[in-house]
Amino acid sequence: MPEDLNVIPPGLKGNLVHYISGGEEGSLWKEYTNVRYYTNAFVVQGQKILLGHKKRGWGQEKYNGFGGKVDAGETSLEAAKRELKEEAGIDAPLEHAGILLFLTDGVDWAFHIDIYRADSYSGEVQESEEMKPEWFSTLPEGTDGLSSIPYSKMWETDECWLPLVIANKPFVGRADFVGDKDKSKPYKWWYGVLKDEEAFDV
Ligand SMILES: CNc1ncnc2c1ncn2[C@@H]1O[C@H](COP(=O)(O)OP(=O)(O)OP(=O)(O)O)[C@@H](O)[C@H]1O
Repeated sequence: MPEDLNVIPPGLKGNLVHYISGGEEGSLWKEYTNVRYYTNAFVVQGQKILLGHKKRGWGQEKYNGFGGKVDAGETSLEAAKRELKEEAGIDAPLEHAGILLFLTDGVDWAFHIDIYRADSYSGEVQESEEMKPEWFSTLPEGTDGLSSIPYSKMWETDECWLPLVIANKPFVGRADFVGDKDKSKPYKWWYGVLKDEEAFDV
């Protein structure tokens, strides 16, 4: 059956090549009125990826990229570079890799998360108050003594889009969660690969 490329969820736009979706049949996307902007940055070097183990706050105990809120007066790219420096101690030539829209119970806004990646960095990777950085292998079986990406300790559905970041394929996606805070679970998700970076337009 041909894919229906008009099914892009509310809040996203793009020049789709294909998509994957899942969740409870018949469930609806959450309504939202406000959007808050966040960043999330990944350094990928050969077959290694740098993740951080979050020590406090939202997503505590999960592994993730480095990022946080975009402050007033800064661009999303500036915020991404600032957060990478604050949380992992490094500078990197970050490039926009995708957009994740994330909705959850208990807040009345949508998280718009600009995802960034870089193939190189400068400085020394350092633990911060917020994150403990750790290298993982991008291969399922691990490499050079490194474990594979710990998807079971990350936000559910990250495994739908992190491989796209690693493969340098531009994407947009949305995941709607239900339940309280760190116990929340995704009930509906959708991730689409785009033809080109120009297509980002939310
Ligand atoms: C499916 N859901 C999700 N999947 C993957 N990543 C997610 C996410 N939902 C939030 N994130 C990331 O979690 C960080 C929170 O940032 P958070 O620590 O609250 O921000 P910030 O550092 O500005 O906070 P404080 O300085 O402590 O106030 C930020 O990188 C954001 O992109």
